[in-house]
Formats: sequence, structure tokens, C-alpha cells
Amino acid sequence: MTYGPDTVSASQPLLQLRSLSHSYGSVQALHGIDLDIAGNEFFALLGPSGCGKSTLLRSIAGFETPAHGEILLDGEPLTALPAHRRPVNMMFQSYALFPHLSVEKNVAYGLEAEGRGKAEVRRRVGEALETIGLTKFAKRRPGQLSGGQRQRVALARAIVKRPRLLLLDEPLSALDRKVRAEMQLELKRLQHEAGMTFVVVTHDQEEAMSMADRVAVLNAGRLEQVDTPVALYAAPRTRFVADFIGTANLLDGTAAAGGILLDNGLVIAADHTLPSGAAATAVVRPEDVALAGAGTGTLSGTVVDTFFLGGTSTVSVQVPGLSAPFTCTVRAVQVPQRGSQVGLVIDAARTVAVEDDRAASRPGAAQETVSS
Ligand SMILES: Nc1ncnc2c1ncn2[C@@H]1O[C@H](COP(=O)(O)OP(=O)(O)OP(=O)(O)O)[C@@H](O)[C@H]1O
Repeated sequence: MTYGPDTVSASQPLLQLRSLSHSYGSVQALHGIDLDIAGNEFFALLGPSGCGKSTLLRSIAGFETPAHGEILLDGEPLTALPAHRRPVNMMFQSYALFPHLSVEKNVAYGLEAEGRGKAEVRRRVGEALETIGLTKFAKRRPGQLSGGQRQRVALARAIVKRPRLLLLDEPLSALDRKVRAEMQLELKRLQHEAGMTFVVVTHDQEEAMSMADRVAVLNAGRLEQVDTPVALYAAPRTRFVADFIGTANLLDGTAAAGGILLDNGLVIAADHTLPSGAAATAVVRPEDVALAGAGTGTLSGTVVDTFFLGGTSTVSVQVPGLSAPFTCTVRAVQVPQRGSQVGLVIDAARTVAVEDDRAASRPGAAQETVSS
């Protein structure tokens, strides 16, 4: 059984967003978004609260009419189609289940509204419940289910209509940590087996990175980077992405020959093509640093904190001239004493240099953006 298109064109993206912009009064929520999403892709829209993720998703679904730009599905403009005529389904954060209807009636609702025959509705609801592992709960009402089970009902209801594209707005946010981790695997399995395209909105970078084939990082209504999770982590293209994805030591200075010149006169080695003297940041992941004896290595400082994490520990080192403690990850057996002097050997081959664009003005950007 396949939920999705019979044929997927290899050359043409399933969904194309062209110069999409949208404002709410004086708040510009989206700035000229250009994005292609392929058929069968698991795609995540990631960013801090207020960056425009929901506005983008709602525009694709047809609940929001963007002020400028175009949305194409299979090369055909969607922009003029109302939400109920788009071959797109949206699963809401709240699940929006009917409390007085059984699970199977909740799932059947959309098909009945389309005027499908009884036999077809029964067969397709049965298939969807089986796919989602809910067959034995078919007669229960949503109030008689756990949070994870309710989330599955919402999913079954979303896939039963076999949309080309399934849009999921923070689909796991109502679940506790353990169920959330299970459902992340489940969503990935479902997307793969059903052969559908999923676009998931989340503010949780671990969730986006663990589920998605590609992730778009949004900041104040603009796309910062669209890449695979590995590329976002290992080769961030902006300071914002480096900071938002995983943990990073961000060493601000200016671009110089062979690296980034810090205010304290030290140069952090890194390949780059930035113009000399430009405000720039060296991005160093904690696992790309080794501890050495005091006075050796790229930087030296005093251990101010250690956090035991099991197989590894995090060590924070205050380096004179750096505003924030430097973080490195070491094997748990190598943890130095708090207060001791250490050297930090930075792996230059893995250090990334990015432009420090914090001072760049972004007229019209949503102002109330906060980090989550
Ligand atoms: N109906 C509205 N009226 C006015 N401003 C709005 C409206 N909806 C969203 N906004 C503003 O537009 C910007 C983008 O909001 P949006 O909901 O798309 O962000 P988000 O990334 O989904 O945030 P969150 O993760 O908090 O849901 C924010 O500054 C928000 O305050």
C-alpha cells in the first residue's frame, strides 16, 4: 500500500516556494523565501520562536495568503487554490480530534466529507489504523487514549486522505520525552513506508536533526541555511546556524590570513575566503578540542567547571581575553580538577570560519524573536 503519488518526477521538486513574503501589520514574518522540497523528502523547518515557521507552513496549507511570491506543487501554482482544494494535509499541534467520535469515526471523517462510498471508507480507515498501529483502539474515544495514542489518531486522520504533502506543526510537542523519542522513530518509519513528503515544523533542533533528510533554519523570517543535518552541524554558513545547531564555541574577531584574529592577539587557524579585516567568528565544536598541559596548545586557561555525562564529560575553561568560558568534551576518565591550568588543542581542520553578521541591519525583521 502506498500513500502518495504514483510517480515522482526526479527532476522537478514537488514543492517550490518562490520569493515568498508575508507581513502582519508592521511585522514582516517572511522575507523572500525561496525553497525547493523534493518528493518523498522528510523536510524540517527549524528556528526559534517567532521566526516565521508556522506562517510558512500555513501559507503552504492555504490558511494564510502570502503578500508576495508563489507556491508551486508539481510545477502548478497553488497560491490561488483555497485550503480545502489543495492536495495537502495539515496536522495541527492540538491534534483537533472530535472528542465525541470514536477513533475510527475521527479517521473516517475527512473521507466521508469527500463523499466516498461506505466500503471504500471502511477499507481505507482500516488500512490507516493498521499502519499507525491503532486497530485495537478503533472503537475508543480520544478521551480514553494516552497522549501518544491521540497523536497517532491525528496522524492516521492526516494520512488517510493520501495527500501529496503532509504538513505537521510541532507534531510531538504535547508528548513527554520518552513517548516523543518513540514517535520520532515512528514518524520517520511512516514517512518512509508511505512514500509521502513530510514538512515538519519544530523549534527543537535535536528533533529536526534526528528525523529530517534536510533542514531549513529560519531566523527572523529569512532562510539562514538549507542543508542536511550533518552539513548544518559540520559546515554552518552563518554564525546564527553555528550557534543554534548543537553546542559551539564562537570566537569572535576579524578575518586574517589563515584564520580568525581574536582581540587578545591570538589567531585561531581556519580555512576561509572572507575579506581580510571583516568581522568574523571561528566556530569550534567541543569535541574538536583536546586538553593538553598548561601553556601548550592553541589557547590556555583555568578549568572553571566540569559536568559528568557518563561516557564523556564537559569541561569549561576560562581563557583570558575570551568573554565566555570555552567548552570541550573529553572522555570521562580524563577530567581535570576544577581550578587547574590546561592547554586547549583545537583541530584546525574542523574549525569553521563564518562572517559575524550580528551588526548587519535587517530592516523589517520580526523584532520579538527570542532564542529557545
Ligand atoms: N495573526 C498574527 N498577527 C500578528 N502577528 C503575527 C500573527 N501571527 C504571527 N505573527 C507574528 O509573525 C512572526 C512569525 O510568527 P510565526 O507564528 O510564524 O512564528 P513561529 O516561528 O511559528 O513561532 P512559534 O515557534 O512561537 O510558533 C512573529 O513575530 C509573530 O508574533
